Amino acid sequence: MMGCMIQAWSADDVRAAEEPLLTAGVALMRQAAFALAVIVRRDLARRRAVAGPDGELRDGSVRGARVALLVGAGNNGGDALHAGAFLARRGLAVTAYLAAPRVHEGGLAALLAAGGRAVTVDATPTAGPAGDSATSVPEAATAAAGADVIVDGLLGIGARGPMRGTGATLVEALAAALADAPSDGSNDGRNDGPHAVEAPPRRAHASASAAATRPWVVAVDAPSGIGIDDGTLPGPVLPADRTVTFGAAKPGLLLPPATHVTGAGAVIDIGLELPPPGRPGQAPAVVRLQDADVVWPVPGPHDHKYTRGVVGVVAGTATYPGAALLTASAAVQAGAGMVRYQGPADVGRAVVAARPEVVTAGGRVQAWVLGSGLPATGGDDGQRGRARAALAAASGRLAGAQEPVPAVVDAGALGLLDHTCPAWVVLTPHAGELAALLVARGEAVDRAHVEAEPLRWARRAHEATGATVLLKGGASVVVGPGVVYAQADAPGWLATAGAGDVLAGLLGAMLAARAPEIVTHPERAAQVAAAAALVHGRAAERANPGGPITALAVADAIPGAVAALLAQR
Ligand SMILES: NC(=O)C1=CN([C@@H]2O[C@H](COP(=O)(O)OP(=O)(O)OC[C@H]3O[C@@H](n4cnc5c(N)ncnc54)[C@H](O)[C@@H]3O)[C@@H](O)[C@H]2O)[C@@H](O)CC1
Ligand SMILES: Nc1ncnc2c1ncn2[C@@H]1O[C@H](COP(=O)(O)OP(=O)(O)O)[C@@H](O)[C@H]1O
Ligand SMILES: [K+]
Repeated sequence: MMGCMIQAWSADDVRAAEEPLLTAGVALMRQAAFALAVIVRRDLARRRAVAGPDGELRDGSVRGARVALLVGAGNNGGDALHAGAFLARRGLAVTAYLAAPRVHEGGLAALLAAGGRAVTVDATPTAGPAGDSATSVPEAATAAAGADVIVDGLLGIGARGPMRGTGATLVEALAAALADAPSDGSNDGRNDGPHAVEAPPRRAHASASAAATRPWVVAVDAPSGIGIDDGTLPGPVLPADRTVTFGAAKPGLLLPPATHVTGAGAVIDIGLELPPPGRPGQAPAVVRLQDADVVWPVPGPHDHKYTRGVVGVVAGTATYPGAALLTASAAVQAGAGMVRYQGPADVGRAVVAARPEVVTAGGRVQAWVLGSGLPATGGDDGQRGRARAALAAASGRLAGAQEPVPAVVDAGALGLLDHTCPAWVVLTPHAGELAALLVARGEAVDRAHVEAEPLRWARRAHEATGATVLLKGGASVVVGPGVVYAQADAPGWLATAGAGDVLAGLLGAMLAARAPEIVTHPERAAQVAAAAALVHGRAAERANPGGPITALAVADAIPGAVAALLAQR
């Protein structure tokens, strides 16, 4: 099922898809630049909204608005220059800051012919290529910071390594200048992904204060300098309020940490065929699920609790009893047919007292949730032994008639993986736990390394264990056999103790509902894990929109979040 998921294709695949069109003489750059200009105008008009006679805000005039183009050596700069030419023709005051000794000739000629200006940026200003003046990096940064919109065309899919040269110093100077400028709040920092083409909310334009507010930053194809294929931030990057990307999303726009500097999105269709001709069967490099992609079995008249799925929970200890309640609650709220709790008797009693739906008797289980609230070392009230046995059963390593079933391996159970696992076992580490798991396998890596290169290390963990890996964070990365998902659905308020326990219980219920299918098609576990991250984020939003949330409130918001998803069908 394809739903409306966002598919990101590698720079190499995008180039391969462009090639036949360029050979056929299709004017891809003009198409891209025109769409870019339209979006810049629309965003600006929204930001300069005026109140009509009825008091309603209407798009404002963009005539005379100041546009600063940051132009690098390649076609990314060409896009910016051509877009600048369109904007100059519509009466905007466009200045291109040329950060390379040579820039796209056709684009520069078009801009100058349309009445735009070009200024060569250099640490030691000399006459530039075809520009009409030259300026220093600090002067260019100050001037660009005073514009209404900055169009970042320094680097696109041709970027190799950290941004270097004049572009890098210009971005550093600009980032510093912009950090001091007040924001007008029209970008709330939420990343809705590359398909979110909505304009910013209309904002009443008060010219006196407008000069003091930050310019709107639009990245061309990608914020210049991000790792296009891996989402890393290897050097200077100018965070964007919007990224207008061509042909298809790029992996770096979806993957953390770069996904956090892309702002709102817009994917412009320029007619690319993906997978590229000549590469049939090639899969997108990274996928982001949208609401409509969440597969959620809806019970019918023939269902009963065993067809809905029984979740076995081995979580919490006498020292950390809360994790048991959070995990079991999330599984109950996610519609598990039944939740069986295994653990110390007093913890079990506390769980049942708070959630009478939970049973503590042994019996059939269709997915396990193991390890939440289980310390990596120290007293465990027998929980490690229970988790180890459940993991062996889930993986199909126990002799006997037991069918293997999916399992979620969280927190303290991550240290129990002494065999390789089938991919229907899903690990749910945060960055620190992933680092510890890899260190135990001989890698020299710490939490900061994982946070800097989440895809690389999540992939390494998948390769080392065989399991599907859901690396949690402000954006979460899921790696399974041949698939990568990147979800950024949750408000920052979700970074609170116990939120991970809720995710584990929710994911356990989602796996239990489709257990035989997931064991038969283990590559689907990654999609279930990504969907769980999405539902977790939606539940967090519902728990208390715009304010602090508790983990238990997130669990309690799951039923409403699921109903809202199903209502969109
Ligand atoms: N192929 C096409 O016709 C189309 C390309 N498009 C645009 O073209 C872009 C790709 O253009 P290019 O292939 O020219 O590549 P870029 O414009 O991304 O950059 C290439 C230039 O940057 C330099 N460079 C590379 N890494 C650098 C670094 N780390 N620091 C400083 N300079 C660095 C290279 O030496 C080269 O001069 C896309 O991102 C997109 O914006 C769009 O116009 C759509 C159509
Ligand atoms: N900045 C953030 N923004 C949104 N979600 C976050 C952020 N930081 C963490 N999360 C999410 O919150 C949860 C935290 O889980 P975890 O680190 O295991 O905490 P705990 O063990 O206390 O439950 C994960 O689902 C993670 O993806
Ligand atoms: K760019």
